[in-house]
Amino acid sequence: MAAAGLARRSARHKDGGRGGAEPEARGGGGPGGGRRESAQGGAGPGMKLGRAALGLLLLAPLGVRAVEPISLGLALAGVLTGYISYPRLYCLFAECCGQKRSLSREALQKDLDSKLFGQHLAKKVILNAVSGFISNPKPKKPLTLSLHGWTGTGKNFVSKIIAENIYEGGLNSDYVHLFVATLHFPHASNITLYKDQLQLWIRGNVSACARSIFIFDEMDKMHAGLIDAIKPFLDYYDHLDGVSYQKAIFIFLSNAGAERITDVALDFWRSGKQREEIKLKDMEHALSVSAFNNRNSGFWHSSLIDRNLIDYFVPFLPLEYKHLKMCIRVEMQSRGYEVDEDIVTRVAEEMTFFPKEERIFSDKGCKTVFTKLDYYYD
Ligand SMILES: Nc1ncnc2c1ncn2[C@@H]1O[C@H](COP(=O)(O)OP(=O)(O)OP(=O)(O)O)[C@@H](O)[C@H]1O
Repeated sequence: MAAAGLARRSARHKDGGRGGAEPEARGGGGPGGGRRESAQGGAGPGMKLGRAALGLLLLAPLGVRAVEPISLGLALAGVLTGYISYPRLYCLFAECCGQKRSLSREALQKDLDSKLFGQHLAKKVILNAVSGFISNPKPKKPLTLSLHGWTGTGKNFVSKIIAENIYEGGLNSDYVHLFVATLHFPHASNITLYKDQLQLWIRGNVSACARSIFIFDEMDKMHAGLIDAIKPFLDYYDHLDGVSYQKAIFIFLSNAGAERITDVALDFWRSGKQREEIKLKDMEHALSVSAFNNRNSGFWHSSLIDRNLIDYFVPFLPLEYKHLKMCIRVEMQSRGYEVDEDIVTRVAEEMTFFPKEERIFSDKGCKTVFTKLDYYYD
């Protein structure tokens, strides 16, 4: 995953397993970090091109990423044999900007169907939005998705699935950038600085790779107004200072609106309807309104919302007991164990549920089921 903030690899995704900030940046600091370079010509702050050899950039096809010595050797060998002029061949050896393999709607659908539980709305919206956007050669604006829902319901997980379906490196790709509000933008007093740095970071990385992905986690902890700094990049401009942002993807993750989503899910449950009957229209508008009006949403009075620059508000429903069991089974299998239904039930029953009387939804989603499983397998 590309880095943001103080560190090159600072914001390991929750599923990436690593965490913490390292005071290092490739070619300079990102938001919250030090050195800035001109975004023009592809050298943005902390940009992944920082270590790239200029010569190779001139020789290689568009969007070649930072190179290690071995890739450089291969590339030069390629030049000598005349093959390097074929981008596809080059991209066999190094991750390239744009998708390594073209995104397959079927593969994305398969991933969502097999891995993401209890989120029929999110699945549908994300599948159509992402595959439609990627297959459009001339999008008019970048794709912006705002994912909302209770903790542990799969928002980060889905970002990971999207990233993996576009870049082989997934969240570790040099073209995928994760910002975590409390890590990268901790101090309200630095908001002006953060705005500048955020703009530079995005401009620099999009100059280097138009198909860059930016994920903003903990939007509800983002200082009000900060996100508006990126408004021009999300708008319908062909170019801004010579850079086109139209192929980029922006994903915002937030717990804001979770109560509203839960209320709808609860109403359906109480009236004996299937949750799969919940329609996007039952909540999409309410979500955008609640994000706009909630001081702690990161989108409070945001021009991103009142200018309609968020393409989709995607609700993540609270997870039920049966979904927890599905998460536990998958985890057991991924650890190489036979699924033991007795343990599955015991772990699921250790979780806490709300509302108090009915105990329908897990208050931590599928989060923590994994650590609870450790208790049974040491
Ligand atoms: N709907 C789901 N289907 C399958 N697995 C899930 C689902 N929701 C969560 N998980 C599992 O739980 C882990 C934690 O979920 P995730 O980090 O995506 O939650 P989140 O919605 O981003 O939470 P938060 O709002 O606290 O950041 C995931 O990595 C995944 O393994």
